[in-house]
Amino acid sequence: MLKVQVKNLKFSIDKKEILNDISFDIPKGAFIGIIGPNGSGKSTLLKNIYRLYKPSSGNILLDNKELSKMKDKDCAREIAVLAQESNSQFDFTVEQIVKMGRYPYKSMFEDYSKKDLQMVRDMLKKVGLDGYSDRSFSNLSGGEKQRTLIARALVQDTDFLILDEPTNHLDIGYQIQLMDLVKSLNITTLSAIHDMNIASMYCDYLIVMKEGKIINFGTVEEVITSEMLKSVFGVNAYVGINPVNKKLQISFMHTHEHVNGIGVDHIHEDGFSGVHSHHIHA
Ligand SMILES: Nc1ncnc2c1ncn2[C@@H]1O[C@H](COP(=O)(O)OP(=O)(O)OP(=O)(O)O)[C@@H](O)[C@H]1O
Repeated sequence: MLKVQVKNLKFSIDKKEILNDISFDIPKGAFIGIIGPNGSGKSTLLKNIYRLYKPSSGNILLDNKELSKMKDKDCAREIAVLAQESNSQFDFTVEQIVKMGRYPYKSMFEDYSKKDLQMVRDMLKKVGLDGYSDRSFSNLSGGEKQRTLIARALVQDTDFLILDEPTNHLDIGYQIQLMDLVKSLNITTLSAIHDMNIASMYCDYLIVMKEGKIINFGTVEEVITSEMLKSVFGVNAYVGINPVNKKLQISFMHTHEHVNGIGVDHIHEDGFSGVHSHHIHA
């Protein structure tokens, strides 16, 4: 069953085309990652799906319903978002921010219930922010802010989650914790991801974007290859299999990687032949 269908989506700003004829489907419950270079259109695609931007043409369907026709509050019960940047002008406490995730379930003037507050507390504990309820959001570290915002998205209790580089600012421990937490929910998730190893660990399918277009869509194994990393990102990478979890494991190499050792007479994997020297560290 399909949760989301994006059909021939185009999006332009000031006559500049940013998304060019994007089409893909997301099966219910799938975790889909979007990878691609800076400026390739990942955030813009997500913003069109979570309705911050209005598509120039095309359709987006959620559970076979036209997304553009849904009421804001109905939409907020269906889609939770962790956006990339959040310039909050006002200062709120951590608890106030996370409570906002329960707003779509409140009628006008209705206060937060005991259940809402318990959900907020439980989620703060899950993201490692126990005891932070009364802290001011503006003084938090980058990682603490990110965890507050993911807690807000998760108490929204939706069937579809959109994440824009969710592991931004997080140390490796919290990156894994956050991704494990999201994965454990088993809800349909669409996430822009820069880290190839995180993408490999958590995604069922990957979308590769370049210059506003989808250039590949497939399983992690189909998509992440050293050829793709070279042609899309311009980097040399070794792609192997982690012997423990059998997931793809990616490690990057110096741009001018040696093929036959270093010395006067060496060549480079990418054909680089400029004058240069190497320092050998013992
Ligand atoms: N509001 C805007 N006005 C003008 N150009 C924009 C606007 N928003 C995005 N763009 C341009 O659209 C292109 C795609 O941007 P987008 O933020 O979607 O890329 P991205 O793939 O998410 O990049 P990154 O990896 O750097 O986050 C970029 O060239 C960007 O400069």
